[in-house]
Order: sequence, then C-alpha cells, then structure tokens
Amino acid sequence: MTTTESVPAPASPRAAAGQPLLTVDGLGVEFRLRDTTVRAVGDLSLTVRAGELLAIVGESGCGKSVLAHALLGLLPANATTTGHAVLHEPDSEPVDLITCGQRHLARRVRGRRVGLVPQSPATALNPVRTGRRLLSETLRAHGRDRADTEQLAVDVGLDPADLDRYPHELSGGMAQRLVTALALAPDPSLLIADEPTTGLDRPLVDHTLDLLRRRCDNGSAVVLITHDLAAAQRVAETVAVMYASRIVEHRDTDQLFAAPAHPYASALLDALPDRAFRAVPGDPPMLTALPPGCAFAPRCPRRTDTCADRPEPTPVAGGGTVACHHPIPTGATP
Ligand SMILES: Nc1ncnc2c1ncn2[C@@H]1O[C@H](COP(=O)(O)OP(=O)(O)OP(=O)(O)O)[C@@H](O)[C@H]1O
Ligand code: NI
Repeated sequence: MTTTESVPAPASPRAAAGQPLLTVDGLGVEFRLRDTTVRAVGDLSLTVRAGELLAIVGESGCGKSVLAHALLGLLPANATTTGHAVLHEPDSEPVDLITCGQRHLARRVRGRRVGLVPQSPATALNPVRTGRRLLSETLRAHGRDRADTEQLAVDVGLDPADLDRYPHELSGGMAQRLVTALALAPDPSLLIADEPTTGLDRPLVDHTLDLLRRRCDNGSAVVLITHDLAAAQRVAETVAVMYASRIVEHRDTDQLFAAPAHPYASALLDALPDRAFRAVPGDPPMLTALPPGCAFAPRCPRRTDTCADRPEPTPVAGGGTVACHHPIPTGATP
C-alpha cells in the first residue's frame, strides 16, 4: 500500500502548534420531540489545539455525532443549540460556529476550514456521480489541482481504479475511504472524523489512523470520534471520554490509559480485550430523563450521596480534567 512520505504544505496558513484552534464553551444541544426533550449534549467545553489529534470516545448514543453536527451546523430543525464554539485561524477573524449562521457556515466554514468525515458514508455520497467526479469536482471547487485526485485516493488507501465506480458499486469500506478523501480534498484546518475506520480491515484501519495523525504534523487538527479505544491510544494526544451527553474526563492519552481518574473511563478501559475484558456493568441513562446529579452514579462503584449533585470538570494532577466527586487517585503529583 502506498503512503505519503512527506507532509505537504497546507493550502492555507496554519496556527503554530499548540495554539487554540477551536474553543468550545458551554455547548448544549437539545432535540424537541412531540412529548419529550432529548438532551444530547450538555454544557460541554473543550479546546482543540493546532497540531493536536483529540479522540472523543464513549458508548453508543452518548452524543458524539450530535456534537460533530452541532459544530458544523448540520442539526435538524427540532434541535436547539446553546453555547459557543470559536474557530481561530491565523488568516481570518475568529468565528463562532454556533452563532455565525447557516449562510456563513455553508459559504466559508463547512467543507473548507472544517471538514467532516460523516459516520454514514453511504448516505453522504451523491449517487449519480463516480468517485472520480466527486473528488475532482471537490478539488477544483477548492482551488486545488484536479490531477491530485488519484493521489488523494492512494492517500486514503483506495485503488484509483475504484474511482470509476458509482457509490452503489462501492463496498462499505470503499465508501468510507472515499468520504475520507472528499473531506480531505479542501485541506481543512480542522477535520472532524466520525468513526472513519468503520468497515475497514486492520491494515486499512492503521493506514487511516496514520493518515489522520500525519495531518496534524503541519498544524492542522483532527477530532477523531471513535468506539475504538486502541485507535485513540495509538494516535491521539488527548482523549475526551463522553458519558450521557457530557465529557467526564479529558486528559493526555498516555496519562488516561495509565491511570484513568473517572470511574466510567476506568470501566471503559476494563472492557478492553487486553485488560479485564469486562463490559461496563448496567446501561446508560435515557437522554430524555437524565438525573440532575452525576449520570454515571447508578452504575458507579464509588457513588455516595454527594453524587446527587452534578460534578463539574475539575483539574487532575498532571493535567486535564475529570468531572467526578470521587475520582480514582491517579498517583500523579500536582
Ligand atoms: N434528530 C434527532 N432527534 C432526536 N434525537 C436525536 C436526533 N439525533 C440524535 N438524537 C439522539 O441524540 C443522542 C446522541 O446521538 P449520537 O448520534 O450523537 O450518539 P453517538 O454517541 O454518536 O452514538 P454512536 O456511537 O452510536 O454513533 C441519541 O440518544 C440519539 O437518539
Ligand atoms: Ni455517532
């Protein structure tokens, strides 16, 4: 399999590594249904820095994809989004992705400065265009050379011959690689990749992860949404663990994997085959009926009466935050 050996220069100026690229502050998303409200994202704050690969992990339904869609203005009409998410880039004014409006998002941000690898590739592809046409048109629309089409296919591990297929002729894994190539075509400074390795076999999983990792080497940033903790451990600098709409722990990857502070993060790691291989006991709560306090408390071996109050994210020794009244001591010295 061919890989890109060098890191190409980005299409637009990038912030210096370590500078905040996206600051999310108090983000909330609710869906109004006929007789209830789904609180899919609650009071979520985080910073993504230039050159960083942040992995967001957590059980199915905890709000990962809704977070991604909120940042790109892709939520349906029954959604209400609150809070802020400011994109800072060296060549332009900071823009609040939550308040700037659909017009600005569509013209200036989505698929340009912020790219999305969607979780469902099959529905994201225009069915009447071949992969080659989709990719070359996207490159041209962003002022890039159409001759890069085949290279981009190779970069994502797609055989250029398969570019002549229509979406319905692609396997799930091929469609996945094509949507990744389409998201990369505009060379966004921030790429949000929502389960980008679904349907890929192990060598292609690693190929895709390494491709995302390399993007960060020129000052771009990647938010990788994944169920695959091993993937997060392999390529992410930092990991945010989401539980029932909130981030419960956000720390340096090595530190989190060595000594998780939140009981839920610890239980997730215990579910790994090379650890205890024990599923997290119990079920997550319904997002229509979240308890006022800690949402993990009913499943938590460390819970006390204090957990009836919601824990706020607080600093952990060694860096990062944990939202728990009774965090597991990490052994790190302040
Ligand atoms: N349009 C919608 N209307 C109502 N509820 C929605 C809507 N979209 C998502 N939800 C709900 O929001 C919650 C979070 O969904 P989301 O897709 O973000 O989960 P996820 O963490 O990405 O899960 P998975 O790992 O399975 O992809 C779920 O309870 C889901 O049912
Ligand atoms: Ni999802």
